[in-house]
Amino acid sequence: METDSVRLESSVWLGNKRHRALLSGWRFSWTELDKKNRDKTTISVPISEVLAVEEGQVEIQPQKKVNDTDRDFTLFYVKRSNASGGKGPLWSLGRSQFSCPSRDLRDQWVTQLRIAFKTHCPSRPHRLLVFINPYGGKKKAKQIYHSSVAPLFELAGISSHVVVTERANQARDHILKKDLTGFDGVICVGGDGMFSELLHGVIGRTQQEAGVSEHDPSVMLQPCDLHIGIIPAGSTDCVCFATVGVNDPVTSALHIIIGDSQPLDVCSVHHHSTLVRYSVSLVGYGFYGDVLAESERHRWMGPLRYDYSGCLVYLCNRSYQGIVQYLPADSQITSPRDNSRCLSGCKVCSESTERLFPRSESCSSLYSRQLSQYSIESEGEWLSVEGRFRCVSLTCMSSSCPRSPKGLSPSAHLADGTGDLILVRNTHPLGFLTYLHRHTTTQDQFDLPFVEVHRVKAVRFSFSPGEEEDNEESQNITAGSLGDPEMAREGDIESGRLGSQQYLTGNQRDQGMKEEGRKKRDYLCGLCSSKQSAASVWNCDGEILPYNEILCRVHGQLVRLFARGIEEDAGFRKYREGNRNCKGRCFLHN
Ligand SMILES: CCCCCCCCCCCCC/C=C/[C@@H](O)[C@H](COP(=O)(O)O)NC(=O)CCCCCCCCCCCCCCC
Ligand SMILES: Nc1ncnc2c1ncn2[C@@H]1O[C@H](COP(=O)(O)OP(=O)(O)O)[C@@H](O)[C@H]1O
Ligand SMILES: [Ca+2]
Repeated sequence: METDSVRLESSVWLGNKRHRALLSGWRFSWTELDKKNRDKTTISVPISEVLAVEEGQVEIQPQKKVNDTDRDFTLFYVKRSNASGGKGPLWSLGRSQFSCPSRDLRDQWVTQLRIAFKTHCPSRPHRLLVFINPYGGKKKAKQIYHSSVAPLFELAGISSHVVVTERANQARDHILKKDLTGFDGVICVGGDGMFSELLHGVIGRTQQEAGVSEHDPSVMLQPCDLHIGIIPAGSTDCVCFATVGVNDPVTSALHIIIGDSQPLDVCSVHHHSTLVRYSVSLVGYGFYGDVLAESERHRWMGPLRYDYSGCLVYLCNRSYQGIVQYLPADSQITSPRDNSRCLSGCKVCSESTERLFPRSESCSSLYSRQLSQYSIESEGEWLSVEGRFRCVSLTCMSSSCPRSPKGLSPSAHLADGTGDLILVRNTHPLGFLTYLHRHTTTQDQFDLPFVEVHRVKAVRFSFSPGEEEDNEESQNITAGSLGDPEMAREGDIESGRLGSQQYLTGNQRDQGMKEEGRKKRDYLCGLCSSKQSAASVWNCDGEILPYNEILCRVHGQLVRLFARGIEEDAGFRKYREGNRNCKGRCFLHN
């Protein structure tokens, strides 16, 4: 039972209206009173969502202004935006100015409120390491951070060390190598690619410190304590959208400030006995691999490059031969087609915590289990599917994003220790278009005869014997015809996807655009000509993998984000669904 240690009640004024303010049960509420002292409306804020209490009349936007009157105090808190009648996941900064009958009472309110949120919210971050990718998305990351996020951090008393990146993988290397003492979390201002850098840094560092080999697919990786925060400023912003419910910098900053914590499943991708990368959203072969490879040529378009490349690749009508093996998840309780949604406080995910990290197991036996001869083969029976596929996708979460608000697998869970494997077999172009289009409607994208979906713990992809050689070769042909021929080489794992030189200057861009126009026709023919012989490439959270034959394993709740999952009530859901034809952007803040 919670101790109700802090309690205070008094009458206060908000503007010219008299209220009764009450701090009790870790909530602060104020009730408007009418002339006969009867209660009118009440606003109640949980202490866990109070950001700061300041003396006087204080404003922080557009810039900080303090009018230090001695009977006033200003409360800053999380306010849920009321989108068309329903309360959705979009948050903003709430601010209320209270006038007390005396200075003494004002001081009591300020002291008691501060004590309340300090004692009740011990997991709030105090010091953060922030990485800004100035080139991500629409290239507005610096502006977003300085105008919308930094003032909130300052208000909440969070000190931040900011690094504006100058090259790809700088953030990852910083986390892997530099002293991180004193930091309560790492934050990226950018897209899924920047998040991926932080993910690799945090997981890699935790394993180094624990002496665990990341290369062995059967090893139990050490869960990471350092929290990751995402301020969305990228192109797809899938990880932010799927863990918060909206891609809005202020909402994300508020989740960081109040120290929300959302565990997340992570998939490790291996080639033979080598770790290739980690993924949280999409490991995709075929369509999504081709779209990514193609989109790299059009980076100058910004976020639109994916739609443009998606259309080009769709017109190529490709499919690819392969063998997909998978290890089904144990659970008979959940299924990718059970129509459930992983929302904030998800029961399936919290019950998984016990299964993934049994409390009865002592630390030493957990450690010896990590080092013992655990084998991925002994986890159950592998099933196999061979054929020609339009796409093969594995996702550890729904992968919802503004382009597809319900995502690749709408009923996937953020932290249940499983992933969803989606196999889309070769079909006629209209069938595949129907599949893609259903990502943007309420219709079930799995209810199509050429689509199957499985909840899995691991996946292996290979070619039929005799096909490997052709496909290793054709991988280069594919990458060559879709984008930079260098792209699919092994060394790229270390050098990263983007050298800064790959962001084009204005002149280069104009020249590029003219060239694009001239060559468009020939190019489309060239793009599609390797249709039957070529292999595709794997898209791993927006990175092209240098290998086609891979093994993926899901690690339950390996990292933690400053988020709480999607908060959605029925009103908001109705609003969202009513607007589903507006390409998903309509209910977003920005
Ligand atoms: C007809 C409408 C079709 C809409 C289909 C939407 C499916 C969207 C699923 C998105 C899954 C996203 C998984 C996340 C991936 C990101 O990690 C990753 C990196 O993001 P970053 O650049 O921000 O760092 N992003 C991606 O790899 C981008 C994948 C996006 C694929 C979108 C494809 C749009 C396709 C449009 C096809 C239209 C065909 C129309 C023909 C007439
Ligand atoms: N200063 C930089 N120069 C070039 N590339 C960078 C830089 N900082 C980060 N990157 C890389 O840019 C890629 C894309 O960044 P991201 O922020 O995800 O934007 P987007 O969503 O538009 O792809 C990431 O893979 C990241 O490694
Ligand atoms: Ca999952």
